[in-house]
Amino acid sequence: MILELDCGNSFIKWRIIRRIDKVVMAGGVVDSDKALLLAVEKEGLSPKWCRLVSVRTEDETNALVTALRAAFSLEVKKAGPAQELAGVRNGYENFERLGLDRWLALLGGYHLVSSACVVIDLGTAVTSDFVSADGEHLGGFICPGMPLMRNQLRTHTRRIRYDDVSAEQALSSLAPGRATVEAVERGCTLMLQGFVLTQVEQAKALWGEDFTLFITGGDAALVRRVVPSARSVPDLVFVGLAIACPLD
Ligand SMILES: Nc1ncnc2c1ncn2[C@@H]1O[C@H](COP(=O)(O)OP(=O)(O)O)[C@@H](O)[C@H]1O
Ligand SMILES: CC(C)(COP(=O)(O)O)[C@@H](O)C(=O)NCCC(=O)O
Ligand SMILES: [K+]
Repeated sequence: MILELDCGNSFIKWRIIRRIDKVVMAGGVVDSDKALLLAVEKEGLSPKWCRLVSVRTEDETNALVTALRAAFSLEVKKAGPAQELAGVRNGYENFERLGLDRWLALLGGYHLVSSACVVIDLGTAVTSDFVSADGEHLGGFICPGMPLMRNQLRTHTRRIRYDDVSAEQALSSLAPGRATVEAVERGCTLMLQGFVLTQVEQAKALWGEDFTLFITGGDAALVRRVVPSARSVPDLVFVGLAIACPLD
């Protein structure tokens, strides 16, 4: 069994796959190291290997690795930066600076289509990356995701206050809001949708209709309806993780 982890700024996405045929045996989303250890332990699958990607600090990531080794005595591989891998060339001037989750997601996207693609990952931040048909990563964009936009409004204004349950209910439609929670949740959702449409425009300017748009990340569902032709691949980072951290 292999434990796979995608440690984002807000959540750790985890899953356990069977080594021999890569079948997913268990998985989930947790908000702390402790919750991860509990969730994995509960499955009773005793993974022998772990591969992970983290955009957290070195210290935070090392603490997690130490805890995992102590709890399950497994071998851990961490994804690292690369200038070139699996036919893709990192487009950053300083390739080590490109977020590793972005790198893996775009490796995953290019691996799936072997042609031009745009990879949009909607998490704490929203990121977009462009890869040409011959594997050249052209760069990308970073902007605040739903949790950051929402929290900035809550933190820096005096009268925007609401709870998470009403936030979920507010998204039943995108009509002009008649309450603060609706106005904010729908407004921020429309910002995300607008951003995604600008990415489609840039891709069309580059490649006409010859590209695939991938969407992934915890908030991908918020933009799906404005890009019905997009491929929604929730585990795209894990596709790239298998490429960056092969176990054989
Ligand atoms: N099962 C889930 N657990 C946690 N967050 C979720 C879940 N499904 C959707 N989300 C949304 O996903 C967002 C976080 O996305 P994620 O890709 O996990 O971020 P990050 O990689 O930055 O930690 C949150 O805004 C949250 O509302
Ligand atoms: C842009 C990110 C914060 C996205 O993180 P996430 O929303 O997935 O938690 C992360 O990829 C990161 O820290 N990148 C380093 C900066 C860069 O890619 O240029
Ligand atoms: K992201």
